[in-house]
Amino acid sequence: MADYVVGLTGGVASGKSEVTRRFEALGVAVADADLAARDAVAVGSEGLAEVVAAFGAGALAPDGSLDRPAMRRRVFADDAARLRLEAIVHPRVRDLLRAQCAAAPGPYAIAAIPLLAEALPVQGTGAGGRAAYPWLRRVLVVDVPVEVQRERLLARDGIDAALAERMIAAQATRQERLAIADDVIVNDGPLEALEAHVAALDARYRALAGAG
Ligand SMILES: Nc1ncnc2c1ncn2[C@@H]1O[C@H](COP(=O)(O)OP(=O)(O)OP(=O)(O)O)[C@@H](O)[C@H]1O
Repeated sequence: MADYVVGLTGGVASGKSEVTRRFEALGVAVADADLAARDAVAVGSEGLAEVVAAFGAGALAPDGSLDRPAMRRRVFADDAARLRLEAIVHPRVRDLLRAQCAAAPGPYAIAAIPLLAEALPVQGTGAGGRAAYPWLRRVLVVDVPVEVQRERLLARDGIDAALAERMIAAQATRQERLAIADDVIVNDGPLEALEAHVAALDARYRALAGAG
């Protein structure tokens, strides 16, 4: 049971997947917020029932699953609707991540949370961002200069420069992310450099988890 959990975050195309793959190769369990966000509103879930209660049956595709394109259009230009949807999904994502990490074998686990620096205020507490995850013992940020992010995004996704720019601008800034970091992987070098960096962090996390 891993109750020592490291939160991992980083901007779009910063290299989070490359980093988590290398932790997994060392036997570390990684819980993924993007996958948890799907599970949170899976067919038959309480989360999906709440979305339907809030947004009506128009939130569903003909097969009964969440109609993601329709919901995206719905919340795109409507902040109140977006906040309503996030207030349903985000707490469930946090609970799922916590449960998956707690159930993971090994001395520690990683929760990969792309929007950790952007997370919503927690209703009624005034807490948001990193504070929405008080059970994270450390935060690891994958950090790259914006130019590198842009290049990798264009190369990987074949999108145009304007869209890449909008995706980067929609996220927290590099400084906002670094402000919540306990540990940083600067991923502007070759991929081979990642392995040693991840191995060193893994040794540190095992030691910290072992020390309680
Ligand atoms: N150090 C590196 N050198 C060269 N290419 C890299 C490096 N790190 C990551 N990449 C490449 O950049 C792209 C983005 O990396 P990756 O998919 O790991 O980012 P991510 O942060 O998980 O992305 P997203 O935010 O979209 O989930 C991938 O094609 C990956 O192989």
